[in-house]
Amino acid sequence: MSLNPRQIEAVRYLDGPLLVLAGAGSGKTRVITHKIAHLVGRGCAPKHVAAITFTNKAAREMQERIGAMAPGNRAVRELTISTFHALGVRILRGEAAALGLKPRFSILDADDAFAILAQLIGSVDKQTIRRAQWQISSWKNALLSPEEAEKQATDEQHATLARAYRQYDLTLRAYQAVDFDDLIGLPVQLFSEHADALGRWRDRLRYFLIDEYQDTNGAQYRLLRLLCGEAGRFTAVGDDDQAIYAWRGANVENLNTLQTDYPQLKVIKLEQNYRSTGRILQAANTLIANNPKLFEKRLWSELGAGEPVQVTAMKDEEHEAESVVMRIAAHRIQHRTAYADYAILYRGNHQARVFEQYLRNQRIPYRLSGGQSFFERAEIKDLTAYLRLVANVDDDPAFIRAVTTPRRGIGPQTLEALGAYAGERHMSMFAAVYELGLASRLKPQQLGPLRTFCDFINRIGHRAEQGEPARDVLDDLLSAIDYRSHLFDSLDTRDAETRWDNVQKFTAWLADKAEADEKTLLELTQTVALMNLLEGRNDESDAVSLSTIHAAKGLEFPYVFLVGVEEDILPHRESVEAGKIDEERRLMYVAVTRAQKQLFVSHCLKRRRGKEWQTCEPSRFIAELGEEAIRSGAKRDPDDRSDGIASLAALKAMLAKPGNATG
Ligand SMILES: Nc1ncnc2c1ncn2[C@@H]1O[C@H](COP(=O)(O)OP(=O)(O)OP(=O)(O)O)[C@@H](O)[C@H]1O
Ligand SMILES: [Mg+2]
Repeated sequence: MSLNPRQIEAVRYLDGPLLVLAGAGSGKTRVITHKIAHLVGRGCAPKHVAAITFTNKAAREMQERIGAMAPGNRAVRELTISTFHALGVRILRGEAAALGLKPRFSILDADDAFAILAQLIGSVDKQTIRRAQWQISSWKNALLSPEEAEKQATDEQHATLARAYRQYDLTLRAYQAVDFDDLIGLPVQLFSEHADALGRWRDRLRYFLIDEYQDTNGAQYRLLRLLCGEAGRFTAVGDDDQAIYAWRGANVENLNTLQTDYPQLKVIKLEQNYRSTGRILQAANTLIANNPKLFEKRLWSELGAGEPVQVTAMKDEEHEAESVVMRIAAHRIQHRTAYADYAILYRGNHQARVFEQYLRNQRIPYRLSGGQSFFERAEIKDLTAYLRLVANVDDDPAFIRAVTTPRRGIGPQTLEALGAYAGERHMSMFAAVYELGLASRLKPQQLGPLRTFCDFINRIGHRAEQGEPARDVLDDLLSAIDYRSHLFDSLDTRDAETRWDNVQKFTAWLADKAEADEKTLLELTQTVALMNLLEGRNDESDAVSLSTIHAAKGLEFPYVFLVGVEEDILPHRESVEAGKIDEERRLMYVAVTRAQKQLFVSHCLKRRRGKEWQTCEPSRFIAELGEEAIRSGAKRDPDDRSDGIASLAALKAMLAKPGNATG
């Protein structure tokens, strides 16, 4: 658990704000982990220390590592280690009243937000609604209120969007709900308007450590600045070459802002890379040298030159997937490694499917991240709609989903009448069900099932509130709505089985988590909403990682297969057209620097687009890796390589031998 002198300096420095600016694998995250331990070791109470990570998964890992560094220190559990969004939830829960929210507000995901906007804007194409959603999100990230957005509108289109923004926010408040952007924006608003609340939180969180600082956006920076105060009690670590979230409003300029806002800022640079062997590092350095530099950085490694980066041309996608999967299977046997030592990284989610197929064929366990998360699956969203509603009966989107899934004889006309009635009286649909006036609008056979449903939700809510074990409540909920039959009646057997299996995994996970965190089922609902952000479950089993490059940020793997490295994919065609090559190059840099021992790069010579075959060019970034670090199989027939990796046919023969079976 050693540190080099610069890292030690960064860990010990507490005289003012500190920025650690350094390339990939130089131990920035390690500085944060050690600094937390250092603060606690010097007598700072854990409850006063806050660390911000980019993903929930990174937060969990950091918590575990610190737990291992300070065994027996139970107070370590009082550390705040979370994403910006999770911190936002905590602040909002504590200060809800000041913002006119219930502590049990709902958190809407992007799909819910889309549905609300679609209703507000009316029947236009999806693209228009998506653009509106994106615009509103940008306004929120720039901390612009609907009124300000309206004032700044220069043309009619903008003014219309700004009005939609206002309507959207009003709708959210009526539902006692917030969206992901609000998790940052509302705390900023709160702290700007309520000095007492800010004082309380400044007193509670006295030192901040921020990982992946280059990807914070404007609103997150404001929140940080409010909480850290003029004195700047923080350590931020980041790498401008790894800024890959500009498309979500992140702003590398925040690195410069930091120096302007905090003239006393100390900057420490780290230069030794502890992750990758020499050739991988050389390729990464050569590549990123093509970008204009914000800050001068060098990286070197003591891990030896290692294997060359291998570049391979593949006939097509199928061939690429088969070849990569076979190579992993054979490599694992030859080197006695674990599946978890391998990662397959790609630019876009849609690229995962064919790799999944071949991994399944070979019965190789894999873990998918960055794609549709577990929590975005329909069956999980059905169940969470119930939980959201139980926690907050004013959550109309959850009400609509739950009341119609499974079908219980409540039709669209009934819901429309209910919605109109509730709208006129500015109340939630749930509350309206119990209004006497509603009886004149609905027939008894329409009203009956609504009342039955709401009574049922109330009963579940009551039991959850009494602190009944989450497992019992969930089991009873599922059997009461007969969700299993709903799945098997509406889907084919295989699909239904998978989904039912997911539901059971989810309820088991919830129940375990309720126990471990000593939280009630209702408190967990907000945690679940956050899990939608970026990632899936924490799955510890030995498995190959299939991941987008974005979702692999901050991680490392001994062997990395970077696939589909072609023009129009990486760099992405839209980015090329928009002149955003630099950000794509940083993405490539992030991908290359995930590899510890060996990097395999591949590109396809042709791809199927619809019914047609298209020829593909290798990405310009391959040439930018430099000749020296590369061994290229590109010119040879990919089936007939003599570069130490067996041909596909030989691989198959080897895997077919008894005792070498995968899985
Ligand atoms: N002083 C050190 N001695 C030995 N190993 C180290 C040292 N510092 C860091 N490492 C190891 O190097 C690897 C990379 O460290 P870390 O993940 O902290 O880098 P990073 O700068 O955060 O990378 P990234 O930019 O990709 O997030 C880790 O396996 C870490 O344990
Ligand atoms: Mg890191």
